[in-house]
Amino acid sequence: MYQEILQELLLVTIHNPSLILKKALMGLAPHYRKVAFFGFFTNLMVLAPSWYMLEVYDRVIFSRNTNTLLMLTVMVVFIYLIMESLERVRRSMLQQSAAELDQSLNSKLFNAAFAARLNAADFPAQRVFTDYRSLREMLASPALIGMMDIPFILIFIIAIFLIHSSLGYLTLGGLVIQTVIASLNQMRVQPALQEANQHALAAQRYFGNIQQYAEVVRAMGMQAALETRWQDKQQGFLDHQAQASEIAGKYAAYSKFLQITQTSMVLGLGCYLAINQSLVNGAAMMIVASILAARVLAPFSQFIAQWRNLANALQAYERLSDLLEQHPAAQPGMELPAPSGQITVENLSYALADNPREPLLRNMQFRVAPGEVLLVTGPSASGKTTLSKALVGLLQPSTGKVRLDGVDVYQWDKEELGQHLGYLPQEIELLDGTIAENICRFGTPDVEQLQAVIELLKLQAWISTLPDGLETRIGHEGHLLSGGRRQLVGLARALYGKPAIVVLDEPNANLDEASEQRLQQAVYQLKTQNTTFVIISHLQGIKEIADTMMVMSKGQILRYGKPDEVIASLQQASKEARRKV
Ligand SMILES: Nc1ncnc2c1ncn2[C@@H]1O[C@H](COP(=O)(O)OP(=O)(O)OP(=O)(O)O)[C@@H](O)[C@H]1O
Repeated sequence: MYQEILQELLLVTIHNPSLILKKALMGLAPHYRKVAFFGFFTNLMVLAPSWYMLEVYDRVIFSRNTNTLLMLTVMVVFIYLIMESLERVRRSMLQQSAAELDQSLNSKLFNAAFAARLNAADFPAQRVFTDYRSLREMLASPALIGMMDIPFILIFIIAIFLIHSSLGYLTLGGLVIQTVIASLNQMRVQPALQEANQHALAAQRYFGNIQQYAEVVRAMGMQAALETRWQDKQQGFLDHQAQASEIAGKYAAYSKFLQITQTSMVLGLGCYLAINQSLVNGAAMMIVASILAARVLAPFSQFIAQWRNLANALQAYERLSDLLEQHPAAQPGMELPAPSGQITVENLSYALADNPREPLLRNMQFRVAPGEVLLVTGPSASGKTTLSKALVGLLQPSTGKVRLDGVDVYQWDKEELGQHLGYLPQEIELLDGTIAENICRFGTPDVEQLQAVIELLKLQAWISTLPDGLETRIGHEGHLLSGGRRQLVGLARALYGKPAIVVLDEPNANLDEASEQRLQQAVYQLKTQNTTFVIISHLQGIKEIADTMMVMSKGQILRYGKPDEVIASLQQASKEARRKV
């Protein structure tokens, strides 16, 4: 069983080196080989106390020679010093290998966690980093050194057999029982730990969700009710963890009992053999044998005691491995020319993976030419926001494609496409940082473009009233700003750098009349410079500058055409409906 763990963690056998995490771990193999190599010497040196005892017994006790005693003592202390230095080298090698792992995995994990979160809104991204910490700690832990030393117990067993074969068999018997205890421990603790981890994750996720809305929870007195729900989940975790600890504690006690008993049994048998004169150098050898027997079982006791950490590290390893396989780093593709702003939507349908029968978008087909403004309206839940996400390449269509200048937007490298695209989501989604950082998308600021967008949205007057101007921090999700200012900063971020295509989802939801006018003027000005806009809005002013208007209903296009004609057609349909009633 422990070999399986060693195989996974120490890469004794790597079955599929194409796996990203295994490959990264394989890169550490030279370090671990050195740690094992030094281990051979440190384990040999563990025999030093027994050697010292024998020599003292042999050469000093009867001769009463204090010079020899002094010499032997200096020698044994010297051996201990070398041993300690080698142990220190082994520990620093493990630290170094963990630092190398950071270098090769940090960016891959960040990107994979990001991609997984984009695929599933409830993906516990924080757990990725907790998992990595748990794996990293195990890879650099003294427990691992202890486990790597398990093969060296062979040296001690041979030494015991050399003292007397009966002592050797007794030690082997203890080893077999210790292995059985370790196996039973693993079999029984693992499932309880897995359950505990799942409950812990559910509780953590639940708390993460509610703490995002702390204000509304506090204002409307919902805290006690939510706490009860959280307690239920947390209790599941505590119960399973207690169960795992109880089982682990029981087996750790068995193992300790065996180790202590074994030491005395070997001493007792050694004494019996010495009395019967079948042990050379009787009294000293029986003590040496009992010390060595204790060394044989010690790594197993440590292994059982460390089992919970090891099991957690293994589970973390499996989760991280799956994550990295499902979201490998994108290969840098051919750099595409900047889009001119033409959007082509071909037969687009989108359904959630768990509900393919009820698509949120159905067979949508339309085209927006460079410099055109498309206004999208429709009743609530008609699919407008879903369409906006598909247009910026956040959703993989179930059928059909969204193309920008003929290129599939979903496949386009987002870091590259982002330079040509502006997007304002319904929730705005500002990040902790300064106003300038948010507008410049946390990249190197282009001062000219920054000034241009501030002028375009006429933000100078407001920014000059702030204590730190553009360097004012806006807090988590921009909570230090009013709703309207947050929306203006979001708009500035979308329009920064004059992108070829801009998708705005309800851009005026929080704006006052003056700000709405500024938005209209900005759209008009950029349109004349050939920026393509798709705007989800009910704003009258946008209708006036829109080239085309789309009305959506139940994920489909209900009307599409020039705004006047679409409005006239809707009015006509409404009149007819009223007449029928
Ligand atoms: N991730 C999701 N999981 C489940 N349902 C979803 C998801 N995203 C969207 N929907 C559903 O898809 C439908 C369309 O939602 P969407 O947000 O696109 O509508 P909308 O027209 O923008 O609505 P509103 O004007 O109210 O913002 C809704 O019924 C919504 O519940």
